[in-house]
Amino acid sequence: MDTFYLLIIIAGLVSLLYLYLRPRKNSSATVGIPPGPKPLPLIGNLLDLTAKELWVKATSLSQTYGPVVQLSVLHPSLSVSMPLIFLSSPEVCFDLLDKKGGIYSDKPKLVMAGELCGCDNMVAFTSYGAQSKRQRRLMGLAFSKESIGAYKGLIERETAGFLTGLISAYSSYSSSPMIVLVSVIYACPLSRLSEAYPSTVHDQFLDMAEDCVDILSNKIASGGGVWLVDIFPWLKKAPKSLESLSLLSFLPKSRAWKAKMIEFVESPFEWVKAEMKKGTHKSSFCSMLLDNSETVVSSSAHGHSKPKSDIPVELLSSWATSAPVTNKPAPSAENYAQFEFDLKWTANSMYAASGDTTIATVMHYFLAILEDTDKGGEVVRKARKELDMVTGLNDDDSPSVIKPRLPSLSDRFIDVEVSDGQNGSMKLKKPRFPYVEAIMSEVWRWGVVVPLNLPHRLTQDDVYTPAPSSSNPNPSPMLLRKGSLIFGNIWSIMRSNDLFGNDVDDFKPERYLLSPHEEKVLYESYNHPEYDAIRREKKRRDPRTYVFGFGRRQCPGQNLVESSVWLLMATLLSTVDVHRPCVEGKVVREKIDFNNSVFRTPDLFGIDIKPRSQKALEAIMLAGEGDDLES
Ligand code: HEM
Repeated sequence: MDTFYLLIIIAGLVSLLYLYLRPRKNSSATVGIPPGPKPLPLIGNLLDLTAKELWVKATSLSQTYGPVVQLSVLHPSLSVSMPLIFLSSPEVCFDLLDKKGGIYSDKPKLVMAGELCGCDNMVAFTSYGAQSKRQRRLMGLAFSKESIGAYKGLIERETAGFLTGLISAYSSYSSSPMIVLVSVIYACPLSRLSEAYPSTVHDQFLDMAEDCVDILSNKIASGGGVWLVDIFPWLKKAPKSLESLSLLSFLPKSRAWKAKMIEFVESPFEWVKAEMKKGTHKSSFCSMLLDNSETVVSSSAHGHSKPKSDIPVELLSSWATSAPVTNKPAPSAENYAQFEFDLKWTANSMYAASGDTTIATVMHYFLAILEDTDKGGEVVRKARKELDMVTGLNDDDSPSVIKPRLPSLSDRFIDVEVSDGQNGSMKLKKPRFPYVEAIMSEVWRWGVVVPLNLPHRLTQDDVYTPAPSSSNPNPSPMLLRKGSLIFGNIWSIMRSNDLFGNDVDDFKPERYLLSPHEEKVLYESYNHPEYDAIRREKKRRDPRTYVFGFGRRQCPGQNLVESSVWLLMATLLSTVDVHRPCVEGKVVREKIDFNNSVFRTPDLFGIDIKPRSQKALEAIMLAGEGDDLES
């Protein structure tokens, strides 16, 4: 072992010993810390922290210790220790992350991911404050329920393209569900629609994006994203001459990764600006906001305020300040630079945050359908019974009444008018395919894409007493320490017997189907005495209430995925059969592992996909326009 390495270890141990022997200040002597396994001297609960599927461990700890469990990185008596607090019931998640959002919405300050690798301006890493609010407002503009309709055509085109790629062997890049999202954000340098641009531009951005998402989720965030330098920040100042030591190998790595991340932020954004200058751009999240912000900025100088898109000027001007939209001054020319800065980081964050989540969701869908196929294909059969009525894609031997086509987003809901039993009424959207909706809900629940949420950081000491329960009728108050990382254990909520019954490990869409009575109450009379109770219970048992996180950091991409994932699932259910692969006549049944420590992404597995029928193949090809039927 070389001398520097040894010195660092000795210095570290001496300082730990000093800090260990020096008691930390406790702001409340009478209130205990949250329960959990006993921390060991110095290392605390490090041995309890598994890198793989920590959510399973956290769930089993909650069965022993209750819905608030604390593990400590290093012994809690050390001032450098870091408490990790796992919240495992809906009630405690809402009590803390939502109702006390003012102090539970910050993000951990990770030296490696943030300062050294240059990710500190990505939305998921930004401290809670003016910048995170501005960035989230930008996303709110683009992905509010009202704005999503604007992407309808794009989502439909790209979904058809995805299907064509999936059943053809020729195209690898067009067969990623992320393409839909990238199109929305940058208008296509990475997508099928970019065929109009030179392939070098396309290849360059695509390679860069894949490389950076891989660096972010599999390198920077591997092992939960906490590096030695996050615990001992002084390591970042080690002299360059010592970087060949393995202990300090993170330093050259971080420089290389930072350069790539910065390029990933800058170049697609600069590309959009250059296209706009030439007048050759297509509408996207970036171009739409750039276009309109200029109008807003110049309108404040020249006294006109006609926006170039349908987005109201008051909303566009709201990016500049973090107060509510009303009574807001239009952004001045001086803060235009800040606007661009926020916009390019927001665009990049959306791409970075959507990759793993969307791919994992689609993989969970395929895993569920494989299990269904093993059991005889009842789930797919029930879904097709609903969808075929609208798409005309029933099996080849039965003639269609309607011209066969893929499902579209406009098929999803029927407008109904609900009477209050007197003179009033209310317009509601009623799902046209309740079983397909139930499949989507079950994919969210069964798969649990982000099982421990993304960590929030508590910004001040907080005393909390959970509500009494049958297992703990007299809960004691507990002190949650400032600086603790708070994990909403979405996995444990999605496996709760209280919410979902005893068969929580099974994929069972039926658990969401409304009874005829509930359906009648919800869609025929909102004045019914049971209306509120039925709605509340439906929401309580809806996985969407939990899987997109909590409070002020809740996922801003939810409305977008709700549309894009629904269409993808409806289209896959309508058109393709999915089987386990067969090698030399034997069905391959793979053991599925989940090795990513942040996202519950299955390791790669094989599937055999083919069009359900000639009719389905033709509908896919027709929608994919121009794609070669032969391939
Ligand atoms: C496919 C399904 C997706 C799931 C299950 C999902 C889930 C989540 C969760 C659990 C969080 C953490 C929320 C919290 O801290 O309380 C989150 C944050 C975030 N998501 Fe998603 N997400 C998905 C897709 C997307 C998409 C498509 C986008 C962008 C277009 C997106 C953008 C973001 C961003 C920017 C954040 C950070 C928000 C912040 O820290 O303020 N997500 N997401």
